[in-house]
This record gives sequence, structure tokens and C-alpha cells, in this order.
Amino acid sequence: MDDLVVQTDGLTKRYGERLAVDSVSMTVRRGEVYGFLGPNGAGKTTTLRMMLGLIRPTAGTASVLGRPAGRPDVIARVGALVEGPGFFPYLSGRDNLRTMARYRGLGDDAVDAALARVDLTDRAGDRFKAYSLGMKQRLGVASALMGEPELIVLDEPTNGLDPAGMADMRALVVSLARGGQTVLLSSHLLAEVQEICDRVGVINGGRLLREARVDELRGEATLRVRATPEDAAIAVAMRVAGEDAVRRTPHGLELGLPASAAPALVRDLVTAGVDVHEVSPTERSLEEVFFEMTTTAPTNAVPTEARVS
Ligand SMILES: Nc1ncnc2c1ncn2[C@@H]1O[C@H](COP(=O)(O)OP(=O)(O)OP(=O)(O)O)[C@@H](O)[C@H]1O
Repeated sequence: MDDLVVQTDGLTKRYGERLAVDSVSMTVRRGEVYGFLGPNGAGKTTTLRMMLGLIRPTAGTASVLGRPAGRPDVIARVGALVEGPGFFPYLSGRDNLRTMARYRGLGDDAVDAALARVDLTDRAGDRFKAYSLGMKQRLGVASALMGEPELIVLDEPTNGLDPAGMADMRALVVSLARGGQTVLLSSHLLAEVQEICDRVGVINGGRLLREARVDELRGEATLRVRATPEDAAIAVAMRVAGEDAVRRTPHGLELGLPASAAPALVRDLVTAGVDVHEVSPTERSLEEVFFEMTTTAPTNAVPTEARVS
């Protein structure tokens, strides 16, 4: 389908005994920022390398822009920064990019546009070896952006950056997607993924545990309410939110309502003679969801009862 930029089906990579990627089926849609999320060693880089045609899958398939991964006509439409490109230390940033641009059949205009995009124009004449880590990282991203590729694949793009550099990189990724490009990035930083991604695939132990929109993963927002008498509060809450959307917890009531519903709810509670002590919106962070997922989901580990002691 045209709006599927990446589609993998049962993608698997085995290194000897180690199953680095275990039957991953994922989809990246046109124009989105897709976060490939997982702890160190989860299988992110290996999956990305298979998508780019850098390594062969042991089993399964990956299609990119509707074609089998790694075909020359696809490579030209994909920009990637996976495990850092090799830059020449004694060449300037601009000359490094020019060398790559020639190889890809691109002109100097593509180099200048990419340098401007990552805010490196002023320092483009400096030797690569004199760049800070953040500038090196930005040059790497610039190399992926040359030629306005339809899909940009970035492996841990904020790795090694300071907080300001990370914020710049996030803003850049968001602006790329706004401009119509599709971005697939891997990260182990949940807060980052939560902030900039539209959809995420969560991978652990080589397995794709879940693929969903960030807001779906986090679940619906709820309102936590402490009010007395509680029975009267429950009656009002059920009328406002519906019977199924009211839960009694040790910390008070939890209602399946967004924060915007709080003022009207408080008015109704007070009108019914209920004392309201606290109303606070609660939203699970992706970190909580991720932690739940990676600690409760089945893994490749041998079940305890099957172990021989
Ligand atoms: N060439 C290789 N030979 C053997 N094992 C490998 C090879 N490449 C990766 N692996 C193993 O496959 C597993 C997945 O590695 P991968 O680099 O894909 O993880 P990752 O999610 O990208 O981790 P990180 O965030 O640390 O980069 C790891 O256990 C790793 O040791």
C-alpha cells in the first residue's frame, strides 16, 4: 500500500545461537515519526540494518517504499544514519559531505541545503576532527538528509548530545516530518520518544512487543478525585462519566475523564453537597507502560519451572 513506507514481515536475524531479531512485523506510515524503542541489545540496530539492505535477514522480508529492502532504486530515496558514517578527519564538514554527495550523484546545492538544515553552515569549513560531538552528530544527520530522501532512518540520533543538542535534534526531526518526510528513529530514551513520535514499536529481546500510537500506549487520561462523602461522590461521578468509567482506589476515585472535564465535575459535586479535596489529572508516562510491558511480556528466557537446577 502506498502509505506504508516500511513493512516487515517475520523479519528475523540469527547470529549463531543468538536470535538478535525474532520475527518482527512492523509498519511505518508515510509522514509519521516512528520511534523504535527498546533497551540496549534489544535488536533495534539489527532490524534497521536489515531494512536498509546492509545485512541479510535469516528469515522474513522487509519492504521499503514498496520495494524489497536494499534495491538500488530504493537506496537513493532513503537517507540513513546508522552507526555513524565514516568521515575523513582532515576534511572539512562540507568537503566530507561533498565527497558523499558525488558518490550519490548529488550536487553542491544538496550539501548546502543539508548543512543549513542542521545549522552547521557557519562551521562547514572547519575540519571534521575539530568538531564537537554534537557537531559530528549533526553532520551525520546532514549526510542522511542530502537529496531530500522520502524516508530518513536515524539510529539513536541524540546519543552523545548534551540537553540543548538533544532538544535541537528533536526539533529537527519534528520539522522533517512536518515537511512531509517520514522519519524512523531508534531510541532507548522513552521521554524523547513520547515527545516527538507519532507511533512506536516496542522491541525487547528481539521481539516486537507492541506497535501503537503513543497516546494509545499510554491509555486514556484519567481524573483522580478525592471527595467526601465518597458514596455521594460516586453517584455524581457515575452520572457524569458513566458507570463503567468510575473506579474506587485506595487513593480516591479514578474517573475515565480528560482533564478538561474537571471544572464541570467539580461544580456537579459541590452542587450535590460533596466536599472536594482534590482533583488531579493523571496520565501514565510511556516509561511506566514500557516498564510494565518489558517485565510482564513473555521473553525468550527459559520458564522458571522448566529450568534444571
Ligand atoms: N554482528 C553480530 N554478531 C553477533 N551478534 C550480534 C551482531 N550484531 C548484533 N548482535 C547481537 O544482537 C543483539 C541485538 O543487537 P542490536 O545492536 O541490534 O541491539 P540494539 O537494540 O540496537 O542495541 P543498542 O541500543 O545497544 O545499540 C545483541 O545481543 C547483539 O549482541
